Amino acid sequence: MSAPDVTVAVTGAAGQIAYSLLPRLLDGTIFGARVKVNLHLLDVTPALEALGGVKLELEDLRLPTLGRVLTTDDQETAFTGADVAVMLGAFPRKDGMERADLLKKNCHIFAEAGKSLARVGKPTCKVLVVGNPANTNAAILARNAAPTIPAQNVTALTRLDHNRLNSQLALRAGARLDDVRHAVIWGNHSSTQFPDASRATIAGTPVGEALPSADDTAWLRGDLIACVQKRGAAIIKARKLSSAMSAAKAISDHLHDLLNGADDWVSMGVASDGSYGVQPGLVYSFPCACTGGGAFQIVQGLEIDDYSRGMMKATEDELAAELQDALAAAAE
Ligand SMILES: NC(=O)c1ccc[n+]([C@@H]2O[C@H](COP(=O)([O-])OP(=O)(O)OC[C@H]3O[C@@H](n4cnc5c(N)ncnc54)[C@H](O)[C@@H]3O)[C@@H](O)[C@H]2O)c1
Ligand SMILES: O=C(O)CC[C@H](O)C(=O)O
Repeated sequence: MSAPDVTVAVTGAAGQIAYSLLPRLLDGTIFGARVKVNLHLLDVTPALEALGGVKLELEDLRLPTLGRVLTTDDQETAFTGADVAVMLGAFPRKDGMERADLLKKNCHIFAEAGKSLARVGKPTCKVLVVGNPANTNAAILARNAAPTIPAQNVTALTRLDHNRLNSQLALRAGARLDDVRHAVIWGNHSSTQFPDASRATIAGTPVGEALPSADDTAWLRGDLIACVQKRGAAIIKARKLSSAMSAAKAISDHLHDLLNGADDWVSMGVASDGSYGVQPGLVYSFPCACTGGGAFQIVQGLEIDDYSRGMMKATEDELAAELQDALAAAAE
């Protein structure tokens, strides 16, 4: 019996993240080695020639998982029949650009995408927003995609921040990455995010015992947080381009865990249901338990000390302000 196929829409498919992501969508890790992946690749009209070249390369990969490849500049064509939509299509921040400039430029794209999904999307479609500002773009998309697409089907990528935090902890402890658990990101995919290692364990040992020196304690609340918060900016400064290889890996991890389940908490930007006092309507990164098939729960019952409460509130306040600005800009 042949395995069912899956259809994945990728917007901004001629861009740099897509170039690293597309082979990952076909390597069997996310959808299974025997599942054919149909690709609906969307980009703006001037990028269609380059997108045609991407299609040629996809064929040249000679991967048995490659199904039908459609290239288009029409959103509704791209979203029709999609089981998963990966929203990369947006302008990335360049060195010297503020996030506010990005918000004004990109929020219309996500409002329009939401409207298209509301018209032609499958109600089961899982939408992952990557284009920045990712959380707020996801909130705008979700508002416009309702009621066809339920808000819990729309997530924003904070897995790159999660991976950055976990990698830094493993490097500091000289541990294997698989041994680091329960380190998570709260809030916005921005420099106000709260990379929280307070509940992390390393090979089953609480992080405070695994990293016991006074230097380590200072690092956990100081340089570690700053490093993860500012990592995206550091990459833009060095590459003059925003992260792409690591973003594609994080997208692959996010989709894998959302669709197949995960044995550790993962960080995802999800519609707040008021958990931990976070304002509903915001897309906020929480520790999430993924159980497969797109289902997840926000991890409940974690004790929040005063320091953490302050960090969580600061990033919530930024998200609330961003959403107001985006709603105002989208209405212009
Ligand atoms: N959330 C994260 O962790 C994270 C990490 C890295 C990058 N990003 C963001 O992802 C986005 C994509 O990054 P990139 O490096 O691939 O950028 P890129 O400029 O290389 O590619 C973006 C592509 O989107 C296309 N595009 C622009 N407007 C579009 C529209 N309306 N519809 C369809 N396509 C459109 C462009 O033509 C381009 O091909 C950026 O916003 C970037 O800031 C997010
Ligand atoms: O624009 C930014 O500040 C971040 C770019 C990208 O989202 C990243 O985290 O690497």
